[in-house]
Amino acid sequence: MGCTPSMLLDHKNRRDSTGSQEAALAKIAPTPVCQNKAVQAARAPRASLESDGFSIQLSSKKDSYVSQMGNNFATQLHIKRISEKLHGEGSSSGSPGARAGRRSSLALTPEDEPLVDIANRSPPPSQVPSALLYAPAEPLELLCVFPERGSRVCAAACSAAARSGGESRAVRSAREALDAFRRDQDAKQPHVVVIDARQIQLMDATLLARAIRGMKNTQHVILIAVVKKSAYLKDDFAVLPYLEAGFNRIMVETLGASAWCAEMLQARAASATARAQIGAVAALAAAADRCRDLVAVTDDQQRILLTNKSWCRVVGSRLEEGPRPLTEAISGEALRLAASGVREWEAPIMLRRRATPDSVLLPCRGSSVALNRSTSHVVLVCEAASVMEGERARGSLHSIRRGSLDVRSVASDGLRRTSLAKLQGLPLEAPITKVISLLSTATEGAPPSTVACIERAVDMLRTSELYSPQMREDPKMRTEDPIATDLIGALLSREQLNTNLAYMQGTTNVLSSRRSSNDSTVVRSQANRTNMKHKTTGQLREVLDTALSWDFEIFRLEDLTRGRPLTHLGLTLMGGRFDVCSALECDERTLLHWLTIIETNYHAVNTYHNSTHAADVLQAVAFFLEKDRLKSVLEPLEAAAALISAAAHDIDHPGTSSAFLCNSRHSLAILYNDVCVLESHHAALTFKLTLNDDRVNIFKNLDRDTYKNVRHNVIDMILATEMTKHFEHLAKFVNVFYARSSGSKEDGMQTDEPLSLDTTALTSPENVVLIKRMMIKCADVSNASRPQKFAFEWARRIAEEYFLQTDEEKAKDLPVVMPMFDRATCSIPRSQIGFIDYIIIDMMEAWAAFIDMPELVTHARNNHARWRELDEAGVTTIADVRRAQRQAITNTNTTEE
Ligand SMILES: Nc1ncnc2c1ncn2[C@@H]1O[C@@H]2COP(=O)(O)O[C@H]2[C@H]1O
Repeated sequence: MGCTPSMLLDHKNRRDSTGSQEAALAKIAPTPVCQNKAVQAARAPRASLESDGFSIQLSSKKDSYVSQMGNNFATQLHIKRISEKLHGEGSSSGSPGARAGRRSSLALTPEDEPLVDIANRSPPPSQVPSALLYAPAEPLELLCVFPERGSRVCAAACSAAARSGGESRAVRSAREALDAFRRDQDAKQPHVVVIDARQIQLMDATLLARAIRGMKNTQHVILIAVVKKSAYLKDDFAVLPYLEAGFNRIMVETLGASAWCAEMLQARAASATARAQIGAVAALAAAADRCRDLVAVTDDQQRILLTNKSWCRVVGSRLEEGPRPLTEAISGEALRLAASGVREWEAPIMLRRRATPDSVLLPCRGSSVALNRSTSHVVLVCEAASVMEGERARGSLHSIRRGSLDVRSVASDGLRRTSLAKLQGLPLEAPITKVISLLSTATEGAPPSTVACIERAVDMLRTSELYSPQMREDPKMRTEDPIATDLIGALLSREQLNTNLAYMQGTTNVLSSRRSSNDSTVVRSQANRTNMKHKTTGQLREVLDTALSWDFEIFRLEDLTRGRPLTHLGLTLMGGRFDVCSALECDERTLLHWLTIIETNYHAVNTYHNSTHAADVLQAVAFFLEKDRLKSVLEPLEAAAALISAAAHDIDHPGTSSAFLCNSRHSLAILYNDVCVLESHHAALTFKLTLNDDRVNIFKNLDRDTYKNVRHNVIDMILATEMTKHFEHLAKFVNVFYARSSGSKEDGMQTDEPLSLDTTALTSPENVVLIKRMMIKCADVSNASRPQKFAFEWARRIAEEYFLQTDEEKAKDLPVVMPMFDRATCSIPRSQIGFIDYIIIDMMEAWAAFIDMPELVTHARNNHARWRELDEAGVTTIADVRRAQRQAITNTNTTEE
């Protein structure tokens, strides 16, 4: 709750604690005509009555076992006075004059009042809504704190609690007593605490009472101090220290069962009443807090006790500020009326803002609240809608902006309000709701720059597309380059799918896309499939021996295996180095069959998305898995799942993008509802092929749970290669594993500050998921971070595949997903510069630091520089790039000779 109801409850105590309570007493008591007439009018008649009653009680029961104390300041005041009267001494002064003064205060009668027409102005006693004060009968929960082992007084109190239908617990130390009030304790919170105050050397009871009162939500707890009879009967026995420490009652030590029973019943009733009252105040404070209008409650001295969130937002104050003069916050006619005691009034109010020199003029309604004839509180309500209008007129976006928007929408839409209310009644709260509410709370009383920053962040959090990238305005990046924009847009955005203006009937089978016409290639791959055996020639062995180096000769492997690199590399890495067969409890033959069927289902006709790409990604994942960081985090089964995912992650890729499949109404797009079409297909087909035939089923020996776990891992990693989620995965990874050093820009926007690696979160399972996703993502696009000759060949291959898609889109009159990727006009260097700038660098920097592999970034930067050189040299086409590369190699060779 944002309001501070505790201040409403004890403001009278606080008032006097500004000086000492005694001093306040001395100030009020001897004054025949009280400065505050309202207080005096309320207090005087009751004072004499109650004090008389109390004195009778004291004199008649002083020798008896119990002395009772009220819980409010007025009663405390009277106890003090009586106590002083009886003891003949005051803490402020023990002089006869002072005593006389006190007596005259006690003797005040209504006749002493100045003749002011208070009745006409003061409100009649307010109706306290009794329903709010309803206190359900609860069994008593008693806590006894007696340091002495086997205390008989303690036993008497506990048995009295049991007799009155309650439960009791006995503890021996203050620490145990305080533990009983901690929220995480299973046991119920005590309603009544009986504290042994007889032996200060064993335990300081007043200290403990203060500590209990210092804890949250203990206002309703009844604290009873047990004192020695001998001490209590002494003339100098002082009640006040107990009151000040927070005790409600004093009990003289006794073993008498009926005395304790009576005490328990009274304590239970007092506790129930206190709980009901505090609950009611808390509920009303919560209501004020949720109110859009600006609400403030003052005491009878025109000091603000409580303000709601809307008030704080406009004024720039904090909720928990303690009582403060109303004159500091407002001016104008309302100030005069608030002090006048007039029951209901309406007047303009000038609200002073803290952060800015300006004030806000608002219509305000005031009303006085009283429990008897005199005002106890004044409630001020200012219209929030007027703040909004004022802000609009001034054209400023101050901190009220959020509140005023809410006002507008809620006010204009009653229906929405009802449904919101219904929603709020549901036991649902998403983490994002909590985050937004925490941030909103943090704005209270914060400096304007922080408020602006937080509001901006909250606005962003309110959008549903938290991880959707927005092109950054970065002068270092070539945002003006249409080729880069085209490529990145196609990779990251789903919007393109909506440009389905024209369509042609899609193909029914992925495998029957344009490349299937390339019969010769298909025949070749099928021939290879039937003859597949893991035989390695000398050259092949040589290449495979370097399977764990970053400049692994992937294209040489492609040549040597005649387009079957995946099976060979898979056997070497999965069957050999990583011993996937042990992790999966399968034999090597099954793994061979599995690799074969997976490789067969890649399209050899694709220039980029073929089994060489799969082998390349597999090799990158294997390389990453060798890094210490990953070795320490991933289990063998997780490593196996990562290798399986890498090998299969693009299976049956048609050589066209998901956007193309959606635009062409392909059966896969229909099947997967245009969402993650290709990745869903890759994952699903992997399992379909694997489970279809026992001879290839590498999972067949896994128990149900392990299989489920591996399957979950594989699916998650394959789906993570979906590029529309690129920034989501990257941002989550960076958020978890990197901490930004302090001193970020004031507006909270992105800075060039270095991020520092924070590996404290390494072991949590949900964070390990982020690592695995990042690993396969980086492997998937690692071609741009490979040594130049590989990176350039991959760039040529992907460009060729894009060109073919554009050709097909044009031929079939489909929307062209990447119009810039037209073989006649496209600049390969520029596309690569954009790809490295937008996709590669940030991700590789984060990953390289995480696994300690700086060469990932070095290669990416070198490649970027070389592409730039080529761009500046006017190189654009694939043929030009090839020529320039050949020339570069020749030049290097010549120089070496
Ligand atoms: N060197 C590159 N240049 C441009 N785009 C690339 C490059 N490497 C990978 N990509 C794209 O990044 C995507 C990653 O997921 P896919 O393998 O499905 O498809 C890939 C390509 O579309």
